[in-house]
Amino acid sequence: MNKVTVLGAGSWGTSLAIVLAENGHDCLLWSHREDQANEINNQHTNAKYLPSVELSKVLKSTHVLADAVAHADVIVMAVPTKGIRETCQKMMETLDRKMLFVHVSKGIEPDSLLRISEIMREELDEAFIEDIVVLSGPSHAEEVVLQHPTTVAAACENLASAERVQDLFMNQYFRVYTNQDVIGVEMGGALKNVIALAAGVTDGLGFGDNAKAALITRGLAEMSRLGVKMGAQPLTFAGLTGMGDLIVTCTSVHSRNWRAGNMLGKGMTLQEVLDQMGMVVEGVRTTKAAHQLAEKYDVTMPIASALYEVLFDEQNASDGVGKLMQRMKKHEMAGLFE
Ligand SMILES: NC(=O)C1=CN([C@@H]2O[C@H](COP(=O)(O)OP(=O)(O)OC[C@H]3O[C@@H](n4cnc5c(N)ncnc54)[C@H](O)[C@@H]3O)[C@@H](O)[C@H]2O)C=CC1
Ligand SMILES: O=C(CO)COP(=O)(O)O
Repeated sequence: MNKVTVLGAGSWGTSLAIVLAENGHDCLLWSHREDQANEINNQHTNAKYLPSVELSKVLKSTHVLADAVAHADVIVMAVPTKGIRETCQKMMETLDRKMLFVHVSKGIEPDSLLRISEIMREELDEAFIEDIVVLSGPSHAEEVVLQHPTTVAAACENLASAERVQDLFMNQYFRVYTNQDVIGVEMGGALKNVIALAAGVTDGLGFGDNAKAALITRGLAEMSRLGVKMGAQPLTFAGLTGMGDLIVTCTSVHSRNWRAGNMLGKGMTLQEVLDQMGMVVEGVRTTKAAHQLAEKYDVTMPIASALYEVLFDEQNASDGVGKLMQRMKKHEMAGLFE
């Protein structure tokens, strides 16, 4: 039995805390909102993030970060990318020993262009980091709480740490593979949200499955192109955290990124969409980061660029698709890894 704290009581943090608690670990879920921690402890619900789900009664929650940190040998970071830096800074006020950190967030910080593990290493004192492991893959919270079969990868350069996380989470419905390509796993998880937003847009515009298959396939090409330039292994993008997550996020009604894109395609403004969602849509900020990364690494990312213009430059979505279709002629495999 391990003592694990999950930071972030959104849909994913809550689902993973249940997996850990039901695996027999002493698991505590931290919410930055007292009312939410009380709801989880007393009503055994988290109605805003997992509506109609009755949470396991073994799940305990606190809103006191110092208590959450003091409880743990392992800390799972499940706050949205935007909150990672701030949460690490707050944690530094109470950390007093080495911990194994796991992060499950899927984004890239605009401007700094850092991956989540890099942000964490910037904010947390090295003396307190045993290791940082990324847990990622095709895994909608809504299905994990129903114990539907789900597969993910735990990635760390140090295989022993990845295996430790594999052992923590693995059970009969949650299968965890190990991987040592941290850059590939983090980039796949972040960039698939950009492509899923675009897939939602084409669905919202009323285009069909041909368009979606094109986005998934050509999306994977540009994700891999950037990832490899940044040091990732190309084959990682063919795995669970690349193609796997791309498929689930572009095709599932559970995906907030796909749903947000769908509303944009139907004509809503970005602000209207975000107001209506009420949950994190990571692909919006990551589109900005991808746009900046494409320039920095001199990599062609047509889908990310077209989406950037729709999100931030008032480009009409339909015209954006038209521009993508009218790009100059190409060989399919040309510049796959520039
Ligand atoms: N929901 C899912 O099925 C999956 C989500 N993820 C990733 O997990 C991360 C978290 O996503 P969700 O749980 O889905 O988000 P969510 O929108 O369901 O919940 C976010 C939670 O974080 C809290 N929060 C927001 N800002 C915060 C801050 N600055 N400090 C502390 N807490 C803060 C919110 O109050 C809320 O409890 C994202 O990066 C997402 O891409 C990964 C795999 C699956
Ligand atoms: O990452 C996810 C599934 O693997 C969740 O995707 P959304 O954030 O689009 O809901």
